[in-house]
Amino acid sequence: MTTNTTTATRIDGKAIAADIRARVGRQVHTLVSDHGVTPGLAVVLVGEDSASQVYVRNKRKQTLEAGMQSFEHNLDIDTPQAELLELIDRLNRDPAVNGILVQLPLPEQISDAAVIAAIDPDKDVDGFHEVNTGRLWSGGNPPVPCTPLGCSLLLKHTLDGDLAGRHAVIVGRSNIVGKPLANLLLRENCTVTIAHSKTRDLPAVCRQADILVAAVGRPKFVRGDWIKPGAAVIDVGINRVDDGSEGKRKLVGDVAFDEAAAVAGAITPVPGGVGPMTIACLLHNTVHATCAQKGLTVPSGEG
Ligand SMILES: Nc1nc(=O)c2c([nH]1)NC[C@@H]1CN(c3ccc(C(=O)N[C@@H](CCC(=O)O)C(=O)O)cc3)C=[N+]21
Repeated sequence: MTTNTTTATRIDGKAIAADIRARVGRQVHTLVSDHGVTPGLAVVLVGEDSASQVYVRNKRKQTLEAGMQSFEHNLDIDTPQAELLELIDRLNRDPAVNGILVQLPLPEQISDAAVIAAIDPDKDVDGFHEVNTGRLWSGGNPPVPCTPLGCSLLLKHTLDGDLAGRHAVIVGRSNIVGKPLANLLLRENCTVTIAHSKTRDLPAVCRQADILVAAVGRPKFVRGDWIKPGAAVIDVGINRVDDGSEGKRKLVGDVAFDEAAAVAGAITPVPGGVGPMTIACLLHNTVHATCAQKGLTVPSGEG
């Protein structure tokens, strides 16, 4: 007898992200040919965190593939805050730069909040500036943080746009994922619960979820028996762990994938789930920011 207990559909974030990037590429093509505008994205990395460098490399490659300009600034780990703020000021005033992303977390001598506050909200393609979070929670249409935007697009794709009335449980309350995602799912008329490390009987809360999102940063934290049969599971975790063979490292999510896939209706893998969507949404946000800055309508990008 073969034992294949997997029932869940694998949500192919890699393929969905590739479709989004192709559309962005067509939008950029229209902006260049009809308006002489090439969107530019500046990425600032402070220090040499090796995991961060993988994202920065992927971002650069995909930015260029979409036909945009990529401006990279690699600063020394000891860079004083004032120097970073000066760079941001220059990028804010540079007309070739339409989007600015400062990779987080920053080294301890630099305040994340001070840096985010210094970015021109119109160029804030991460959607982290208070003006943009305020607009999001007031029902406006600002740039939305890329990872939660990617999660909501994966869910709409998986559930055929039919999110209304479903109970979404988000485990994690960060400004980067949990809080903005709660807003996006509320807009889709989900009933939203934000759970976290102090939640009582977290497994029981998770078992109520039609949509379960894990964004806690702890490898395989969410177990199979926390999942309601048939639920859609989105795994935001990107944890590098020992794979048991000679110090090699592999990527695992915040969900124990094999256990969860035996119960869930659909689930994102790690890698190949949320990660590629984050970058695709960054490129999407950069096109939208560019058009807003130039007073242009966003091209449809239909093929
Ligand atoms: N200001 C800021 N904005 C961010 O959006 C931001 C940040 N700082 N700091 C770091 C985190 C992390 N992040 C990822 C993006 C893509 C992948 C990604 O493409 N992952 C691939 C695999 C990559 C690999 O193999 O290492 C995947 O999951 O399939 C991962 C992680 C964006 N972040």
